[in-house]
Amino acid sequence: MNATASVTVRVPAKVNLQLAVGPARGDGYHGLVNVFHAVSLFDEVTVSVRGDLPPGQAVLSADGERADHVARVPLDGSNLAARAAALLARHVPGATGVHIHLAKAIPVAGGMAGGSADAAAALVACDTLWGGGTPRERLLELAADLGSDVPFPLLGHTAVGTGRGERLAPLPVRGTFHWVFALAEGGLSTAAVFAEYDRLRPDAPEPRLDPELAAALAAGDPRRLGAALANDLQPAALSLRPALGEVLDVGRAAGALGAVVSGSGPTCAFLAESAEHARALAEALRDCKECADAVTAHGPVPGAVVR
Ligand SMILES: C[C@@](CO)(OP(=O)(O)O)[C@H](O)COP(=O)(O)OP(=O)(O)OC[C@H]1O[C@@H](n2ccc(N)nc2=O)[C@H](O)[C@@H]1O
Ligand SMILES: Nc1ncnc2c1ncn2[C@@H]1O[C@H](COP(=O)(O)OP(=O)(O)O)[C@@H](O)[C@H]1O
Repeated sequence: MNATASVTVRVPAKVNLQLAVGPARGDGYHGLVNVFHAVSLFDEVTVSVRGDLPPGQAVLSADGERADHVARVPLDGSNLAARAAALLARHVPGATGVHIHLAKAIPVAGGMAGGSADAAAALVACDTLWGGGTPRERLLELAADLGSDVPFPLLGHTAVGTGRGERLAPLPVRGTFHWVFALAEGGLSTAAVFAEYDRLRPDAPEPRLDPELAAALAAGDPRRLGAALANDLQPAALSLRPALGEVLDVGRAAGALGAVVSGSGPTCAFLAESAEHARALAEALRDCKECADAVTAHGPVPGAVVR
């Protein structure tokens, strides 16, 4: 076992630059082309040994600046970070019981994969704490068993996910992009948004990667990228939460290069020309009554790292 008593892992949120959703599959999932982009909004997951608990069992605590979000984090075995510890413990001989502390900055149920990020971080943190030495490829497989979005925060940067989003291939990106994220009161259920998508789009075509989006990323061109941002789940998220339309309009009117709902929402993402432009956009969005807060970030950033 690792000589240190605790391990902290920092892990990024994601925004989806393209989310193309195919028809519902027989297994309850949808085939996707999901372009993930890791941004500089980070959760920190700290694990420490609890010798009084059986291997893989966890007790949890959470804190963060936004008390309303922290209050919605489950602190029982349903937490994705606890499920990650339990799953990994079945594969690592030196596993122990753990205390998992989540320092949350990623919005909860916000379409930025905060729970998935915490699960990825818990895999890395527990493996380090327990001295498991689990190969990265194996961690990616375990991550995919936990959820479609869990493998990506292990890699970070920018990647395209196929299958149900869990099969990843890195995408080349030049430079850094500047973002603003408009946070909403309350979350949206991912399953409910996919169900609304099925209702609105019973005839969905097979998803394809947009070559213009890939070219804009490779060129590091924010104007081209802004024009290419696309999310097939956006009409479904807007149908369930019509006020998001106003938030998108405020960002566009304030000069965003692109405006899109992040994943299943309700967070909205705005692409800026520069860090300064992002700060100005955030100011404009904070004046919109439908926007609970606006935060700036940049991407791409690396995936889960031990601090
Ligand atoms: C939509 C996306 C976009 O990145 O994320 P969020 O924006 O919610 O964070 C993901 O596809 C969410 O991934 P994740 O949150 O891991 O979903 P999972 O736990 O695997 O599945 C939750 C539920 O979402 C639906 N689901 C998820 C993935 C997929 N390819 N097809 C689906 O239909 C299913 O109803 C499933 O039961
Ligand atoms: N570690 C976690 N952090 C946040 N939410 C979690 C966590 N584990 C489980 N959840 C549950 O997962 C749901 C989705 O949360 P999250 O992953 O933040 O959002 P999204 O799927 O929209 O990206 C939450 O409503 C919460 O009930």
